[in-house]
Amino acid sequence: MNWDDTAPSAATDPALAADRLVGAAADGEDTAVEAALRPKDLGEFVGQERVREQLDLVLRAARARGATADHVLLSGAPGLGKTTLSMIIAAEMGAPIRITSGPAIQHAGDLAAILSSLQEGEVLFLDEIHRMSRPAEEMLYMAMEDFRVDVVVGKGPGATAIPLELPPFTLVGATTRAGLLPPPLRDRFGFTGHMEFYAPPELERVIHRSAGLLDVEIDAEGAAEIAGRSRGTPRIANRLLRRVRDYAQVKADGVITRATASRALDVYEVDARGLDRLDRAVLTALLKLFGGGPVGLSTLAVAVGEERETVEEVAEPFLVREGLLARTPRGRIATPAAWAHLGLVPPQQQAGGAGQQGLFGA
Ligand SMILES: Nc1ncnc2c1ncn2[C@@H]1O[C@H](COP(=O)(O)OP(=O)(O)OP(=O)(O)O)[C@@H](O)[C@H]1O
Ligand SMILES: [Mg+2]
Repeated sequence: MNWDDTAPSAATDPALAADRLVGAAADGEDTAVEAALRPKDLGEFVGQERVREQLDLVLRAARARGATADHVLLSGAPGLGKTTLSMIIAAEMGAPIRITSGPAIQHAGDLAAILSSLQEGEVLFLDEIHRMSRPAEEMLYMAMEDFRVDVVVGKGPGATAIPLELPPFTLVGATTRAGLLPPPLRDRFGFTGHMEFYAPPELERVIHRSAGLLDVEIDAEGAAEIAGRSRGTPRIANRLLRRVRDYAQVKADGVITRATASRALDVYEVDARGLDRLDRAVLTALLKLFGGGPVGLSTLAVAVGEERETVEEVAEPFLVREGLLARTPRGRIATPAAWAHLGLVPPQQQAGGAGQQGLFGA
């Protein structure tokens, strides 16, 4: 494994993505309100039927045996509910939870200190588990399998390893990139849940639930409008809901209807499909300046006045996921759906060979 992979990038560094209303990473305000909006048990957790049902079985069986639950790995994109689910696991098991993250564990000793202070049955939530150091990871293997760690005392030839028994605990690991986990680590989890993006009706349920908690009045169509622009992500849905609530308070009677939601999100430049200004700038350049491509990433980035990394890691993943843009060996190309979304006509469909010129007028 190449640990340079763990260097901050546009996708993981909140500085670049922070000011985006449709960014999936948590911003300061999210962090403040998320605790209040988090579902507290599996019944309240919306969607993810498969993961929820499987996890329910794992936890019920462990409870029935009076045992500690197996280690659980949760993988999925930011904002889909990994942290929320880890807290639910602890709550369902009636166990305390300890929260830490891969980057916070620099040395194996840091991990040894945490592990040796766990209570029996405690849930250890290790966020961004793919960003742990190699020595800590190796210590974790043994802790997960044998509930034992070797604490090394001293240095050099005189160093001795003192084995330390651990109480049984449940490790819940979360990662946005399951593919980066070394197989020996992945194999030590008894259950792996892969979180999918949410369908619009599920996001509508998230929005109604949050609106209730925030004491905001919203009708079914208002919730549907916000859901459609939330990029399959509950965190974004909750954030858009708060911005629409602001708009409804100031510009309307406080009630969120489809018209209010749609006007508010137009003001915030989040379009009907959840694209924001950056996404649309990338698509517009690709279509209008380069006839839909193929065009190289660097050229595209210069055309929109952004860093290469911003285009590649912040804008493109969602455009690709939505089937609006494709990455090919020859460069980026727009799909027919991209032309349709921006209301433009692809060159080959233009009458009388209007060619590229016509595109600039569009
Ligand atoms: N299934 C769900 N039902 C209701 N709300 C949800 C659900 N999943 C997530 N949320 C809401 O979305 C917000 C973000 O969820 P959470 O912090 O668990 O995401 P995450 O996967 O841990 O993200 P990250 O990768 O950034 O750590 C929370 O405030 C939570 O209220
Ligand atoms: Mg999280």
